[in-house]
Amino acid sequence: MSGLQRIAWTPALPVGTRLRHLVALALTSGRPVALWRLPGAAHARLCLSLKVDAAYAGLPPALEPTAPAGFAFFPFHDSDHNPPFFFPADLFFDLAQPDEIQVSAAAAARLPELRQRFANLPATPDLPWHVSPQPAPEPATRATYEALVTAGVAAIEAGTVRKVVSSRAVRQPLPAGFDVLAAFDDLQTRYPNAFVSLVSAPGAGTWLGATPEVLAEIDEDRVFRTMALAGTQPLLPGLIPATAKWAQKDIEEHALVARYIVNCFKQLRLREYDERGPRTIVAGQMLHLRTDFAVHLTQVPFPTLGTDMLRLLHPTPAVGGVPRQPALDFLRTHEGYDRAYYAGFLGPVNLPASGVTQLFVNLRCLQLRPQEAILYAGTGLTIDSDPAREWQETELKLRTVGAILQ
Ligand SMILES: C=C(O[C@H]1C=CC=C(C(=O)O)[C@@H]1O)C(=O)O
Repeated sequence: MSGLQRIAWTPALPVGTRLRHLVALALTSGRPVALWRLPGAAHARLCLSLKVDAAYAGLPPALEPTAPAGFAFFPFHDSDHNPPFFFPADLFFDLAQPDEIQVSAAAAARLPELRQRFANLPATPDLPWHVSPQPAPEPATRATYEALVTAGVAAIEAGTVRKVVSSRAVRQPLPAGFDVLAAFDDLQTRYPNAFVSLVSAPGAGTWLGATPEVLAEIDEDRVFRTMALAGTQPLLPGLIPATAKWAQKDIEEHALVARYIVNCFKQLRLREYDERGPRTIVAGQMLHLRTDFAVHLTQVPFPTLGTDMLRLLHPTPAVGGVPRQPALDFLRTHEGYDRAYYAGFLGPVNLPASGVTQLFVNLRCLQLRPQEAILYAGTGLTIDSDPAREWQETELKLRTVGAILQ
């Protein structure tokens, strides 16, 4: 239940400064911040939570309209190092309606104090972004990454797995004067069709990204959606997406994800789903193959379908592999670094209205540290994978979020 109350709010500050000051209010008191812009939307939204402890979650969130409203931030593997979060929505600010805030009953009770703290902030407040307590990963050299791909292909040849998605991290110094909120704006401008996010939380650090991949979505019309997104080629000048040709490797890599989703529906004994695709889509400087799935929740007797599917889907073979457990075991043994929140999922649940949820796979993302950014990218391996090409594909994917560090 969103359960939020609208409050008129007109501080004598430009809209961007209102946002910056709300973020400062949370960060200077050690609280989490989630800021996001939905694909195709013109304005970003912000969710703040009053209680830091309330943000730790166990299972993936429930998506029913009666479930709590907030922002989910889940790691690839949940562990003590990378706790799953659900930030309850105590304060919600939609930049499309900058003259109001929406508050929970808990925040409404503390409104005079919050207003006072807001008014006392300096004109240019400090933004003490959270820093992950985990050590920064050691970046893989080209030789190490290609050896990982070779090991992945060997595991496929041996029949241990059919597909596995290997990945790597890269460390890059932050440019002088790097401003995190300006970088978020830059991502919004560059990638109007991506889900652009900035999450900062104690224990998780600060993450920025622009992902093309929906994990689980429920819209105002009670339609559940998910997608298979896999298969990549560079968007070369003159290439028309609709007539792009795809290699057998990409077709197989994609089909394994689509089949996995169909199997999740089958496990729930749901037959009434709509499947469209695969189609070629543009994401940054790349093309991907995408198949869309939809279920009209009003037409099927599955009131908890969104929650059940979310729990079955993550991690999909677009970031893990098939069969799921052997692929995850392979990654744990061979990948050689901690993915943390890369390839996890994130997004608003029952926000801004109950019944509306948009969760995305955390791809094309980076983690911010005081002096540097850690960027992440992966590639789906099949029996036909070539190590040099897979390295090139990670280079290409790193450019999406890397663009803001130039
Ligand atoms: C794992 C990533 O992308 C996934 C999503 C789309 C295409 C993919 C691929 O072709 O390998 C990956 O499955 C990433 O961006 O780090």
